[in-house]
Formats: sequence, C-alpha cells, structure tokens
Amino acid sequence: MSAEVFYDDDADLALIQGKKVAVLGYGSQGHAHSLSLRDSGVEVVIGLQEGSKSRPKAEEAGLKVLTPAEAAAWADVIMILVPDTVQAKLYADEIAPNLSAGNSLFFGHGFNIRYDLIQAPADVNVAMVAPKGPGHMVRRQFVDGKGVPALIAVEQDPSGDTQAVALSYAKAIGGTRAGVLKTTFKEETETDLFGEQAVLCGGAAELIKAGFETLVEAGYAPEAAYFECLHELKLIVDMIYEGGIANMWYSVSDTAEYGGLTRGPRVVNAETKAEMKRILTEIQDGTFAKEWVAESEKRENYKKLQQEQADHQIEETGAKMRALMPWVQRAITETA
Ligand SMILES: NC(=O)C1=CN([C@@H]2O[C@H](COP(=O)(O)OP(=O)(O)OC[C@H]3O[C@@H](n4cnc5c(N)ncnc54)[C@H](OP(=O)(O)O)[C@@H]3O)[C@@H](O)[C@H]2O)C=CC1
Ligand SMILES: CC[C@](O)(C(C)=O)C(=O)O
Ligand SMILES: [Mg+2]
Ligand SMILES: [Mg+2]
Repeated sequence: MSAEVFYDDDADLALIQGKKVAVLGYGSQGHAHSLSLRDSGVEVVIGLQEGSKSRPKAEEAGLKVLTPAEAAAWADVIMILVPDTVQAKLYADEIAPNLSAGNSLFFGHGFNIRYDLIQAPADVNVAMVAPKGPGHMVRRQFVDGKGVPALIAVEQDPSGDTQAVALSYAKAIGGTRAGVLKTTFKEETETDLFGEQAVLCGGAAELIKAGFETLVEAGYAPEAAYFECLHELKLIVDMIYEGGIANMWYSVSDTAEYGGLTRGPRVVNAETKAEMKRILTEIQDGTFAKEWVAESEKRENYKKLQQEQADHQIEETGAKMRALMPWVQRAITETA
C-alpha cells in the first residue's frame, strides 16, 4: 500500500511558529533542527546538561541553552534529539517531571517508543519527525533552499492536532520541500534500523572496504584502490540519486554495464539477501535493541569496533588523497 506524502502546501508553518519548542540535544540532528526552526520563525531553546561540550556551539550560534528539565518545563513541544540509549533516563529524570497536559513529545527516531523504553502520560501528545538523512545534510540542504525527506508518525494525540503540528515542524526544517511520509513508530524504527545496518552505513562501508582490501591484497596501489572503491562511489551514487539506477547505467560504459549486471549479483547474492532477512528479524523481535541498550552501558565492544575502523588503511590513504583535493573536504560545521 503506497504511503501518504505531504509537501509544503499541505503544512501550515503558523502552527509550530505558535509553539514554544525545546530541542534536547545539539548534535547532528539537534543543531540542524534548532537552526532551521529558528530560521523558520520558531521560538526555540536548547536543552543540554550542565558542562555539555555542545553548549558552547549552541551559544555561539546565538541559541538560548537551558538544562533539559528547564527546557521541558518551558516548552509546549519537546523534541528529543539526544542519543537513543540515553533518552529513557533523560525522560524519567528530567522530562516526565516537567510535562503538562497538552504538551507534545517529539522524537527524531522511534526507537524508545517502539521498544517501550518510554511511556508518556495519556494527556501528552507523542509524535515523530524523522529526517531521512544525516543531520549535517539536513541543515546543509535547508540552507541551500532544498530539503531532506522526513517521516512523521503520531503515537498519542489527545490534543487532536498533533499530525498537523508535526507536519508544521517538518516544514520548518525543510522536510516538506522534499516530501514527508506518514508512517508509524514501528515502521520508521524498523526500516531505519534495517537501512542503516544493511545498506546505508554497515553494508556500504563493508562493500567499500572489501573492494579496497581485494585490490590492495592483489598488489594494486592503495591510492588506485581508494579512487576506484570510495572516491568514485559518490560520483556513481550521485547519478543514481539524480535519475535512478538506470541513470547510472546510462552514464557508465557498456563494458561497466555488462560487467556490473553479470558480476554484481555474485557479490550481493542470495546469501546476502538471507543475511539481510536475519538482520531484519533481529530488529523486529527486539534482539538488536536489547543488545544495543546493554552494549551502551560500557560500550567496550563499540569502542573496539570504532578503533578498528579508524585504523583501517583506507582511512590513512583517503586522508592523504582528500588533502590533495581541497574542494572535497567541506568541513562538517554546526551551521551548514
Ligand atoms: N545522526 C543523524 O543524522 C540522525 C539521528 N537521528 C536520531 O536523532 C537522535 C539524536 O541523534 P544524533 O543527532 O545523532 O545525536 P548526537 O550524538 O549527534 O548528539 C547528541 C546530543 O545530545 C546531547 N546529549 C547527550 N546526552 C545527553 C543527555 N543525557 N541530556 C541532554 N543532552 C544530551 C549531546 O551533548 P554532549 O555534547 O554534551 O554530549 C549532543 O548535543 C537519535 O534519536 C537518532 O536516532 C535520526 C535521524 C538521523
Ligand atoms: C542512516 C543512519 C541514520 O538513520 C540516518 C542518518 O538516517 C542515523 O541514525 O544516523
Ligand atoms: Mg535514518
Ligand atoms: Mg537511524
């Protein structure tokens, strides 16, 4: 069944402009939402812990920073954009005690509602505005007059206007420029976790590294392997982004097209698809969520995996090659 999609004309910016909005967290998503909400005429404050390393960034951007408790007490709409595994404790300690009937609790991802880690009072609206893109791109696209698509969902709606307010919020961060899909917390959570694990982050990174390693282990120069398996991938994906997979096939050589059509399915094959289905099952049955919440206590394995990634030869080679292409290194800033 196709989803209901909303665009700028379907959303009334005045709704969110009439709300006091607290954004808890000023990281990848938090900075993007806050700055774009403010640009869209919305009254925003940031909620951060005392001593937060994000505080100076938010204050330098001219945003008012309160503690999460103070921000929650002040706000009509509270958007929780702190890491998923700290949200439940933050909610219990600082948000729940400061909620009032008719307030709205918004999320950028459905993890804590989908897995019942947060339960809001029945007189509080609960919704989601989940951009389908990294926060820094959400802000960059907004500044460039473009937009990153988003998903909205409504879990609780005692006020009766929560979807309209969520759509208004999505418009204020540029989402309705690109298209906003109405979904559920369950669907957004499960599809987002699957996408980031199997395709966008985990799958893509492993494909790139496996290609790089295969060439380097066969004796080819790491620089050549970097250009072939990482640098050019953006150029290829840009063609796919702009006109679909067919557009990429149109632009590459017929040699590449024949080779890709015949050899691609040997790389991503039936076993790959079977593993994807196992990954999805672990998301659907809560196995991943339990593992991630437990891991987040000490993050020992997470830190070990992060270090292994940082130590990979492709990062050293890539840093060297990107330094010779200054236009590539668009610094990740907290403004655009
Ligand atoms: N990253 C992305 O592009 C996307 C993220 N999301 C969702 O957005 C939410 C936020 O993720 P993301 O933007 O990546 O988060 P980041 O890790 O980039 O930023 C986290 C922010 O929260 C602050 N923070 C951490 N702990 C607390 C706390 N206990 N109380 C108050 N503030 C705290 C951090 O401050 P400090 O600097 O002090 O640590 C930081 O400002 C998550 O639900 C995520 O799933 C959804 C779509 C995409
Ligand atoms: C793809 C990863 C993501 O879901 C995102 C940027 O959309 C995330 O959680 O960061
Ligand atoms: Mg995502
Ligand atoms: Mg995600």
